Amino acid sequence: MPVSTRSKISTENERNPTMQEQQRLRNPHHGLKEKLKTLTLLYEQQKQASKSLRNSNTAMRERNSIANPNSTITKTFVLPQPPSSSNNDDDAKENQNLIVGQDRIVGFSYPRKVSTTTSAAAPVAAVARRLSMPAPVKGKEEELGKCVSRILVFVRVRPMSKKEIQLSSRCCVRIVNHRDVYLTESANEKDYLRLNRVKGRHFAFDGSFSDSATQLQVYSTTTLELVEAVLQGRNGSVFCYGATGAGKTYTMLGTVENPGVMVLAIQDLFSKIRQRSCDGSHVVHLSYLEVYNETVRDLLCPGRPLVLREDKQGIVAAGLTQYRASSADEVMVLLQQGNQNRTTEPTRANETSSRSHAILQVVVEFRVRDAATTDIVNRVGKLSLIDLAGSERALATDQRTLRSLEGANINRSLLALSSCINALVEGKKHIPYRNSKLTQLLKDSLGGICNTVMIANISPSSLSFGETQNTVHWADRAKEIRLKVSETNEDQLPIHETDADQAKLIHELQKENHEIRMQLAGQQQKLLTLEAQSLASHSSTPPAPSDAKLSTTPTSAQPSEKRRTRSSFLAGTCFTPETKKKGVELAVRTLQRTVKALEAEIERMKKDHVLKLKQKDDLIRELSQKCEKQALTTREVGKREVTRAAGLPVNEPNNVELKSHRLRSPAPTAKKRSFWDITTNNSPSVTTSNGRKTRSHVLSEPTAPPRSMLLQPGFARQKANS
Ligand SMILES: Nc1ncnc2c1ncn2[C@@H]1O[C@H](COP(=O)(O)OP(=O)(O)OP(=O)(O)O)[C@@H](O)[C@H]1O
Repeated sequence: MPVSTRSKISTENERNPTMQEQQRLRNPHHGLKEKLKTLTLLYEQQKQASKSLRNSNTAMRERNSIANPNSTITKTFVLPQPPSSSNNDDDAKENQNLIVGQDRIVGFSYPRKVSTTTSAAAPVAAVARRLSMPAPVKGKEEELGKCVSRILVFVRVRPMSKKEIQLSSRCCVRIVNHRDVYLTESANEKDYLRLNRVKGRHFAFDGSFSDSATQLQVYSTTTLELVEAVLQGRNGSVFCYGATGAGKTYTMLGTVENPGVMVLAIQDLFSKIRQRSCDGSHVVHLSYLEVYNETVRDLLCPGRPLVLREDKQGIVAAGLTQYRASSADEVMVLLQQGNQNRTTEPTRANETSSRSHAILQVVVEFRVRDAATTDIVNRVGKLSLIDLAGSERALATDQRTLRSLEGANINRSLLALSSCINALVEGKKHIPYRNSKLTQLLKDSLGGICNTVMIANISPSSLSFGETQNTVHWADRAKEIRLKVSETNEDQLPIHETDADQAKLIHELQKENHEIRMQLAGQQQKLLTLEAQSLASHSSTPPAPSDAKLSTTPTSAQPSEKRRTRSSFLAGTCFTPETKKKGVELAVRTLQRTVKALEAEIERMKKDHVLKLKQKDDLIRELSQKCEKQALTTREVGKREVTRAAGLPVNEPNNVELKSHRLRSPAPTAKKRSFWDITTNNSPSVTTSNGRKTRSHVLSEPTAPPRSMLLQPGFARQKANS
């Protein structure tokens, strides 16, 4: 408890007067020292007491705020401690209280109490949970049957740059509650007129990120749900807007150590696809373009400027290469390649300033079974990730250089963007999309059926206050843009349940995916088919199955006109260097296989031919031998007959031989008689020497068999049997 130091000292003196006297003589400051010591002790005690009191008060207030969440709606805000990297020079204003009206700061007061706002250290995940996809906005449109949503707008403050710190600039941005943004225009100390007229402004967004927010936090709060929606067949776009050097490219692309939204979205997309489809039914196509000085250029395949055209799918860049990507790594390579082709130049505000607007578009195409109709439907989701070039102030001293021309074009397109935002907010019928290439390309994201997220990047430095204020103003305006709720893009494919139909579908899908390869191989295959057919007709054999297959392939490769949807349109123009190479390899392999099959066929036919010729030769040889034998026998019989007629003795064994020969010979029928059969004349019967009656057989000379008969298939067998 507080004790009077004066009384303490006097009691001491009374108790020991001589000692006190002695001490005073020795050291005249002794009393003062003692007094100081006691005072310090007292001060420490008081400090401890007030600290414990403050703690208990805070705990009580927190309990109250949980019980009554509306208690946070207070008109007096105390700004939280500035971020570690922010400038500490403005300590005097650090505890300024902003008296807030409905949405804007209307004045200032100085604090007497300790802050009651939510701790700035609350996890960003809580914000992410709070921010779901835009709920449909009730209003006129809903009455008309149209469901509308709005653009989600986030603000991200980058840390102070070294240059800004060196120039001793102050921090003019405060983020509160991961949602509110306070801008304080700090007057120059020497500007005495404005010193007392320091203005402050308050804005509330769907989410705000301080300079300490990580890339992952930004991604998970802004884009994660869009990726999910794309995998359900919806369109989504994210674009970064802000002044030059405000951190747009850092947010979108990031660095190797801290990858940005584009990289994280691609990685997430592929990991989600992997989880969903084991059969690889998802097809991902990728395109990357830039708008530089009002010309559209392909970043993945640089060449001539592209022309924008409007068709059923919206605005498309004619001739833009659509690469098919099968993994996140493949996309990273393409992204890197595209960024190398992107126009960047050092400017006053940024060492690596992007001088163009870059749009990375990822199209995911897949087939799913509709839960309601059980039909298989084709769905397409499109994600556009846009890194805009930064607006910049043109100084009067600026020369008409390329940089200033670029700057003017950037500003013009951003101005066109703001006019579109204005027209959309005001609900005008005509939206001036055609004023610039950028707005034409953003038409889908701003006024179409799309889930759109805008990230406004700002610098905390008071040196960039004007740009920051401008960015935040447009971001605030963009919040009011109403969009149609993104529906799933799907084509109905009435496919039935049978396995055969499913197999047909798989086959059709494969055909669609390999259309370009088939086109490459088609011409050569046609030639080979013709060759094979001519060979087959020469050899007069029925066409081999391989030939039949060849002849049907080019027709089956023709895309079905009936099923030509957006998907097939994409498949027709998509290829990656990898797939292109694979396609050529496949075509070569197919050709080699075909040539091999043809060679084997020719070889087989040759062998057949040789075998047949050999068989014919054998047959002829055999026949001629038989004929000779027959002729010999006939001559013998003739001789014997003559001998018998002359009354000379006949050699019996010969008769026996003849008899046996006759018995062995098959009874020739009229029809089946062949040229080698013994010709039976209707000659009168002759009585043999043993008294038996027999017909006299006159064996005619054997004639050569006709060639056509020799070629008869059963000829050799019949002959052998006989
Ligand atoms: N959140 C951040 N954390 C750390 N560094 C950042 C952050 N944001 C931006 N930077 C740094 O600030 C500098 C400028 O950023 P960046 O190039 O992304 O600006 P920009 O808005 O894209 O500019 P421009 O429009 O001229 O291309 C870079 O060096 C970048 O690394």
